[in-house]
Amino acid sequence: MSAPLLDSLRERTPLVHCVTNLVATTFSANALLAVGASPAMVEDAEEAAELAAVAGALVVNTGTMSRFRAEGMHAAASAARDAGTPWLLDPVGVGPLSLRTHVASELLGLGPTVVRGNASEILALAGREGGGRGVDATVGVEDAADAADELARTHGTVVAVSGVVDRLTDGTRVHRVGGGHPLMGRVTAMGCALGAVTAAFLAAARATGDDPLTAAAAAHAVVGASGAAAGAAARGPGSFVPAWLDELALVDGAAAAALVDPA
Ligand SMILES: Nc1ncnc2c1ncn2[C@@H]1O[C@H](COP(=O)(O)OP(=O)(O)O)[C@@H](O)[C@H]1O
Ligand SMILES: Cc1ncsc1CCOP(=O)(O)O
Ligand SMILES: [Mg+2]
Repeated sequence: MSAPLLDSLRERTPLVHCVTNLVATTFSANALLAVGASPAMVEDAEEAAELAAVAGALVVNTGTMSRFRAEGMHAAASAARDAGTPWLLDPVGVGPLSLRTHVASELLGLGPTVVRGNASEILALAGREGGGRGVDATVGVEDAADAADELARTHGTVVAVSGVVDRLTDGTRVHRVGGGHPLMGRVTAMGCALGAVTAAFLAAARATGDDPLTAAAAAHAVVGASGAAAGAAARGPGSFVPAWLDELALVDGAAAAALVDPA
């Protein structure tokens, strides 16, 4: 499914509304442009509600939380829900920090199409001990498998857990996605960019009729394939970033789809 979805995305250049964090803003916008989408970073509550209603998809990311941003997140997610705009929750840093943990739990109640995070964040969102340290995971993807399945079933959402091998579930089916490169853990906002790209695939899937699990797996495969190619070419974290953006613009959807294991 990855080839037609990526083609559809590139043909349609979907508008992806991001309420994201201060660290990830430019990198997520560049990742969206590279993959073929059109980013808009809008966080004021009034504007966020307007945009989420008409965007192709929305991503809400809790990475730099504030009460002001929380208002924009609620407004955007509520408007997306009411308008039928697919939206993705990236619960960055949830667990060790209280305001964002509370806000993410409220956002979860607004019915995200996809929840995407690292293993510690997914464990914490499910109310379990996740052991997160700041925004980084301290446990592996498979440690969060039960929590991910439970979240997916309870909230009727797709849960994507990233790590060395990503694991995605809709509560019934499980897809694992390989590829990637260790350098992806050595640059900031890589997971945030993955969330933004996944939202772009959700927008594309509205046109192709693909389900959210298929769309999310295709996005993870495209990010994994471009990460592997960029990692092979880079000297370190600094040269990895531009190489990854280049690969994201060049990646072939059909080749990337081979990374998806629909176990
Ligand atoms: N050691 C690794 N090997 C391969 N891919 C990785 C590795 N670490 C991270 N990735 C990839 O980087 C992206 C971001 O994942 P991750 O680092 O878990 O997110 P976050 O930044 O939210 O913690 C995902 O596509 C994931 O597959
Ligand atoms: C370092 C940092 N601090 C607050 S948000 C952020 C970026 C986190 O990005 P990612 O979750 O993609 O690693
Ligand atoms: Mg993250």
